[in-house]
Amino acid sequence: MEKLVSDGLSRGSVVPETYIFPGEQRPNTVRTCESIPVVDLQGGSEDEVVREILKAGKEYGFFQVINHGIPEDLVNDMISVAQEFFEMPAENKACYYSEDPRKEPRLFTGQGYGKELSLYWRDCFIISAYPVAKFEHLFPEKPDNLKEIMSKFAPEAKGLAARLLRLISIGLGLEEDYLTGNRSGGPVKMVFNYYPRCPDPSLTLGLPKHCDPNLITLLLQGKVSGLQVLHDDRWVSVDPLPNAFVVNFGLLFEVVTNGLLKAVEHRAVTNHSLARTSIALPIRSADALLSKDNNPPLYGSFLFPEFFKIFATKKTDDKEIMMEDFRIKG
Ligand SMILES: O=C(O)CCC(=O)C(=O)O
Ligand SMILES: [Fe+2]
Repeated sequence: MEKLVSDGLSRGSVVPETYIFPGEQRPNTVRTCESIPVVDLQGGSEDEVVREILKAGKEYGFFQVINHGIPEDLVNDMISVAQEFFEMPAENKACYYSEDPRKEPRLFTGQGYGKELSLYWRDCFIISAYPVAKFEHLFPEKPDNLKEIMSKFAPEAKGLAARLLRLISIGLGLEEDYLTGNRSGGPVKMVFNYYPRCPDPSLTLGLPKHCDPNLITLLLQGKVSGLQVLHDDRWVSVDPLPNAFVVNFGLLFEVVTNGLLKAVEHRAVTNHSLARTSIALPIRSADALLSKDNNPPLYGSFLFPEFFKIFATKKTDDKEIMMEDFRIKG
């Protein structure tokens, strides 16, 4: 358990060698004069909201969604209790710690990819959360109210994901339930990320540059900034907004839309004075998906489990290399 960043390293005053990223990957300049688009779900007619989502998706691959209807107290409680989970004494978390990716729920840390294998300044807890009735027996008993808050939060978040997928389907000219139902209706996991305070954020990364393999990801990032999105070859910081979810398109969505809505690279930087907790909800697909435009197909057809198996073995942050096995070579 001393392996967890939250259980020791963050209390030290130097960054251990294994966590130092090579120079070219370290966080450097960030564009602060710009931010990713904000979509107000109550800010106009359905057509207007659909247009804004599609525009944000095409330009940035990311947007923040506000006025989504999930109560602010519930969202704040979810982040706070997730942070409390990581900040519990080691003995309360030990039963979840595992280095076996098949174990669930699972608490783990470090882990690197890329040739250099620098370790991430992040602890992570992954748990299936929805449908609640199927998984609640796995929800941690401690902190005391975690079970209750997760049980309320997971269906709300799943509902928001379904609402967004419906709007996106409309925007793409598909039937409105094209992306919901069987195509995204499987169980939903919650990924709790914890980035403890770091003695020198200029040397470390909580998460290095990556694309998500999902259809879409919903992310709560609490009040501490740290998420950065690659836009026009520069990193843009995603400023936390009260009661907002960050939404981004994953690699699977890029395939489904034949490259129209792109999976954009992002990363998480660390913070010198504050720990940061984020919660990701990867919305995946249980079904085969086919793109429906008139352009020549860029990708072959495949089932999600097949895609994810290959994705998980690719030790790279390079999107082109990651997708090469799925691309139709012309
Ligand atoms: O913590 C964050 O802001 C980013 C998390 C993320 O990118 C992920 O979980 O895939
Ligand atoms: Fe991500």
